[in-house]
Amino acid sequence: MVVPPLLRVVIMGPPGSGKGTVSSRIIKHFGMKHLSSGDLLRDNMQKKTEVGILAKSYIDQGRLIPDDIMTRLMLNELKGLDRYNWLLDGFPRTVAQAEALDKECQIDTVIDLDVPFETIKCRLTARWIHPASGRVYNLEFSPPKVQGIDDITGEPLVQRDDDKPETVTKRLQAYDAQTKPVLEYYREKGLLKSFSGTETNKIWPHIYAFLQTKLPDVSQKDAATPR
Ligand SMILES: Nc1nc2c(ncn2[C@@H]2O[C@H](COP(=O)(O)OP(=O)(O)O)[C@@H](O)[C@H]2O)c(=O)[nH]1
Ligand SMILES: Nc1ncnc2c1ncn2[C@@H]1O[C@H](COP(=O)(O)OP(=O)(O)O)[C@@H](O)[C@H]1O
Repeated sequence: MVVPPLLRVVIMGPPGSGKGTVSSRIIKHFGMKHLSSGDLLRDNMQKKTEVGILAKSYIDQGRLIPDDIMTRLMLNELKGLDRYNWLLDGFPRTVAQAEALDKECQIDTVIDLDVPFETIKCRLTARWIHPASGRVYNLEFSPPKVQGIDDITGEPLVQRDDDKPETVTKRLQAYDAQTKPVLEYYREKGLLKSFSGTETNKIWPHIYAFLQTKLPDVSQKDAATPR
C-alpha cells in the first residue's frame, strides 16, 4: 500500500484575521493536528512556567517573544506530531523562525488570511476565548450560546489582556515590520496561497476547496455546506 506523504500547512495573517476560527474549521473537516503558538504561550502563562512568565512581559506589550525561545518551544512541540498531518498557526512570525522551521521539515503550503487592518481592530475588542481549549468567540460574529460561558465545557470565557486597543495597535505594527517579510519568504518559495476578504464565512469556502485538493473531508456533516 502506498502511504501518501504527510501534509505540513502553515496558516498566517495579522492578529484577528481569523486564524483560530479558520483553523478550527480545518481541523473539523480535514482532521489535521493544530498547533497554535498563542494557545501554547497562554497555556504556559496560565501554568506560570518559566517560558510563560517571560512570554507575558512581551505579550502584554504587544511585542513578539524572542526567536530562540519561540523556536525551541515550537520545534519541541512539533516533534510529538511527527506522524500526523499538521496545521501550524502563529508560527513562524519572523524570517529567522521560518528558516529554523525549514531546517526541521518541509512546508507544503502556507495559507495567508489577507484581511484589512480596519476590519480587524473592531473584531479583537469583541473577542472572548475559552483558555483551556483555545475556542474563540465573538460577541457579534460567533457568540456563545450563553453569554460568558464556553458552549462545550460550561466554563467561563475570558478576554485576552492583549486585545486592549493600544496593545492591538502595537501587535499590528509588529506584524507589518516582522511578519510581512515571512509572507515574502514563502512567496519566493512558491508556497504562499493568499485568501483576501473581510468576512471569514466568505473566505472559508475558498480555503475549503483548496484543501480538498490535498486531503479528504473526514467530517460527518454535509461537505457541500462546510462550516
Ligand atoms: N465580525 C466578524 N468577526 C470575526 C470574523 N471571523 C472571525 N471573527 C472574530 O474575530 C476575532 C478574531 O478571530 P480569530 O480567529 O481569533 O483570529 P486570529 O487572531 O487570527 O487567530 C474572534 O473573536 C472571531 O470570533 C468575521 O468574519 N466577522
Ligand atoms: N511565533 C511567535 N513569535 C513571537 N511571538 C509570538 C509568536 N506567536 C505568538 N507570539 C506572541 O503571542 C501573542 C499572541 O499570539 P496569537 O494568539 O497568535 O495572536 P493572534 O491570534 O491575535 O494573532 C503575540 O502577540 C506575540 O506576542
